[in-house]
Amino acid sequence: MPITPADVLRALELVKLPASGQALPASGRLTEIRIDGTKVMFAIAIDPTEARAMEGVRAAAESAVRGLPGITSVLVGLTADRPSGAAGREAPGPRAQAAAQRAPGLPGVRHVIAVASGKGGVGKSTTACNLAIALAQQGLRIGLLDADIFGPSMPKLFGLSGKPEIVEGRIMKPLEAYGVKVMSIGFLVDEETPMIWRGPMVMSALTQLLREVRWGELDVMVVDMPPGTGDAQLTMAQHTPLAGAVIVSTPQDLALIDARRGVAMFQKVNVPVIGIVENMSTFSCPNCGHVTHLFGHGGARREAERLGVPFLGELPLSLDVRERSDAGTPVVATAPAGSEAGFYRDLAARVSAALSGGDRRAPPRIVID
Ligand SMILES: Nc1ncnc2c1ncn2[C@@H]1O[C@H](COP(=O)(O)OP(=O)(O)OP(=O)(O)O)[C@@H](O)[C@H]1O
Repeated sequence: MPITPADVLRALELVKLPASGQALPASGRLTEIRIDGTKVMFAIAIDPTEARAMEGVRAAAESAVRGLPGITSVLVGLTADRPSGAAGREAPGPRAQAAAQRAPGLPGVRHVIAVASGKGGVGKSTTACNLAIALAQQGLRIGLLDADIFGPSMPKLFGLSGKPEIVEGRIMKPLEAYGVKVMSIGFLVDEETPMIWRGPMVMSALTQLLREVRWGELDVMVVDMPPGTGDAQLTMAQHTPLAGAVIVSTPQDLALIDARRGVAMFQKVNVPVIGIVENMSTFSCPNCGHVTHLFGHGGARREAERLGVPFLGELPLSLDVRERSDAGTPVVATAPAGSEAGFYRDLAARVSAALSGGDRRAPPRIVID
């Protein structure tokens, strides 16, 4: 018989909260329990200040559910993203609010940057992939976290498949291609399985991909954010220790309005905007070389000027970019002599210059005692 949420709740009766001794299901801290065949996922809502104390509860919940017959994988996250009806109905105190404002840094990782877009399909993931490789080509140690959990594209873009190796406990080893360490939810779930995420789950999945992976020492971690500027993206931007964000847009007016929202979102959570990239800006005919401005052109440059953020360059529509992206052979690595590869190298140079220009949001030092 398939496992139901009621079975999961029964198993969780044995897990008690350390302070009150209350059973976890009665505490009101559980988010919706999702069961997908033999996989179970849920999160436990916490106040950010309780993270360390509640780790034991998370681990106990996971092993209690793993003991249910027929269950092959259990993902339990701690989330400080208070869902309505879950933990902490009281207003958070000033200390909790301050802690929530500042995500803890990642030990060993110097800078974390986001590649984001106000809307889908503008080439954000393509940009993140080629930017990460171009940064690695500069001799930097680079990781790429595919946080676009609604539509993970890094396995395809990097031509990677297979499951990450578990190195100890829950800690996974990232896969590697073109000199970049890559982690994606796409490695963990079947491509055909539609994932339906609720707000708190998004954060717990991201937390796992960010913090339960043996990234090792990295100069830069590039995070491919989910497209858009909704609550999930805002929470992610807030809970990831970001040193800066690159916004990708196409030149159409609608995309630019969304890009403006993207800039505003990062500014709201005090993440510096490294700049805006215009993607698919013009079309150059591969036969005659004639350049067509399909969607108008230069809009992102003007928008960047208007918003007072740097403009990082423009990349035309290119058959080579599309074909190589689809084939898992990114253009910057496999066609380094082309103008597209040159564009990504320039972008990488501007990003590293922005990062070395000042540790404006250097991650706080973590002391583990
Ligand atoms: N400069 C370009 N020229 C031609 N095709 C491009 C270019 N940039 C991206 N593409 C193609 O556009 C499509 C969308 O790109 P991509 O997946 O990177 O967008 P995205 O913004 O990350 O989308 P989503 O957010 O929906 O995942 C892909 O097929 C990609 O190969």
